[in-house]
Amino acid sequence: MTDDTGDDAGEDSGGDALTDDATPDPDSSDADNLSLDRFHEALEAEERPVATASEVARRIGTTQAAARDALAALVDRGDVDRLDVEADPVVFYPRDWGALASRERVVVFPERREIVVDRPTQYTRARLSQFAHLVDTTGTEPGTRGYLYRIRQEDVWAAPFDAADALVDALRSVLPRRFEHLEDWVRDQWRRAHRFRLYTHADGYVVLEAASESLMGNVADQHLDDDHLRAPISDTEAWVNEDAVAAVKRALYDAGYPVEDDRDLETGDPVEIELTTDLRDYQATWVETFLDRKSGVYVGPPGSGKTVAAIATIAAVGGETLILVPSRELADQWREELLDHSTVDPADIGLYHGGTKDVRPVTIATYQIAGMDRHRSLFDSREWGLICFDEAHHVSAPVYSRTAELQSKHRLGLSATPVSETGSEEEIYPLIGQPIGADWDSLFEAGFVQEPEVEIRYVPWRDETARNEYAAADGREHRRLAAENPAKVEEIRYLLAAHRDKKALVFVEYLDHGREIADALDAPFISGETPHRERAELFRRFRAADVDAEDTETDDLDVLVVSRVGDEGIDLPNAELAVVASGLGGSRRQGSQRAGRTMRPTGSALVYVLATRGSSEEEFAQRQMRHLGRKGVRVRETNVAE
Ligand SMILES: Nc1ncnc2c1ncn2[C@@H]1O[C@H](COP(=O)(O)OP(=O)(O)OP(=O)(O)O)[C@@H](O)[C@H]1O
Repeated sequence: MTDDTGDDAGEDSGGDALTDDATPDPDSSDADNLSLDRFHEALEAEERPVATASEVARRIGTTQAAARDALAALVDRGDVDRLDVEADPVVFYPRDWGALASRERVVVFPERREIVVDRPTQYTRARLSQFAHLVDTTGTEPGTRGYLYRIRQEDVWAAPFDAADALVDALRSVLPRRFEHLEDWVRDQWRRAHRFRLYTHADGYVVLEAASESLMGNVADQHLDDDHLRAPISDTEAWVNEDAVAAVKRALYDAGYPVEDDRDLETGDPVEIELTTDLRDYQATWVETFLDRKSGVYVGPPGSGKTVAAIATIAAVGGETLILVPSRELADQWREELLDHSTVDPADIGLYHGGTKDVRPVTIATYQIAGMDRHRSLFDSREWGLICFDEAHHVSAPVYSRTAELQSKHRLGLSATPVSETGSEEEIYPLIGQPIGADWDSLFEAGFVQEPEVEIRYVPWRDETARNEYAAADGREHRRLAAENPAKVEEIRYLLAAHRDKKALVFVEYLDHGREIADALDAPFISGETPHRERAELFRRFRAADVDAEDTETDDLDVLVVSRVGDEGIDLPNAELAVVASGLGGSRRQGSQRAGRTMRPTGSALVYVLATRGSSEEEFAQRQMRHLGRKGVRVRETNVAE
């Protein structure tokens, strides 16, 4: 059953009979036809919590007398109450209002392949995330929100089902009724993702198999050339050039035929590693799905447990592993996490970056060094069984091309924000693997990720001079002047004073501005220019500070001012307060990363975003925060008094 929703109503808009089987079965009594659920649907169609017998009769397509008898039966069963109102006819309402109020409603727009769900249950959200992606949410409090899901072809291609029927059954299990047209489209897309397969021939070479002769003829020959295929084996099989596997996958993916990859992948020399931390359900699902597909990208908000799930995956694949990370700090973090969450022998972990060049059974390297030709040996020096790309949205072009040659390995990506301005998800998925994720709301509700509260604070210009200087400036200067609005320093001081009990990170866009704020707050400023050793020491002192303890060590730090270097992946687990003083002009992804830095399972996560009122920062701030809002993050807005 669906109801009207504005100008473009889903099928079966309000006013018509409730469902295809509205005309009751003449053989059975009307009471059987009127279940409590259908009474709820009648109320929803009426868009009221109560209804008269005649209104219910119209909705279920029966006579008023029959409806009255059926309602009387529900009253006898104790599910429904009646209200004798003198002036009005008797009205009926569900005894359990809560059931009506919290009832999930699903509205389907088959032409747009969109599904709007009001107050979805955890089951519905988990199901939908298997074959659709969350586009937007409305409302503020969890559990009272509207969710807009859309089914793209990529979502169907990545759906973890072994047969189209299983996928369609999952679809039907969450929709109010069948939508033939939508089901046909889903079946067609599912078939497209199972028309080509790569497998390893008994003699060890790679074979591309098409589901039919015409597919091999029309599609493969049209999109593949001699560099890709060595020779035909039959009307539906061809011998693939081992070095062109990635190119074959890329070409067919772009042609709308994602390839199933059933090749025997190398697992490298065995490495004995056991996980010592119990996985959460969603993490266990991530790992199971990965092992089934042999590649994939764990997508989840910062702090949701991707790294621990990756360590579980390393242990499960059980082979030598190369881990690629965006920065040296993260390489050190990874080493700590590996030692914290598994039985790996410290001697088996090698770090490979500017500082040290150790290749061991588990090697952690930076993208930067992995992309350098002179370090090419890093990839070839071992029969890696698993390549892990942390912050996969970060993979640089040189590393991509290198990755293309590593198709014979299990490939795992980790990303909090695969949606990137550069659209690199087109690269991430064919080269590393399909997204494996849980929607952020279910993670928030499960309590594994503390939902950050984000507040945009519109800061006025300090004085007319500052305002006029901005007005007279040109484009680029605009951004810098708005970012460095002197009134922001006072605002930061105020916010830090209001949260003395929280350790705080202050993000800035410009180095000079960072130094100015750091001086004003008497706090260290960390930027790309800060030597690694000094950076690691400052982070250590920041982590060590326990603002609640009386006798904090003199050198503990509870405020750090950081430039972009603080954005990506440096794990500051106990930053409970973030003030984004500037840098709103960054990409949408940075917004999520910055807010995400405080999305730690520990402590309340508060993010203040300062935007100079009447400047381009206002619009940037609102756009970035709308993006976070769509991820289910609560966003407030406040005007700071002049
Ligand atoms: N299954 C688990 N049991 C207990 N603690 C866990 C589990 N999974 C993750 N954690 C803890 O939650 C915190 C975040 O986990 P993790 O670093 O894996 O998240 P993440 O998604 O990789 O974060 P980021 O995106 O910042 O790298 C860590 O302190 C980790 O120890």
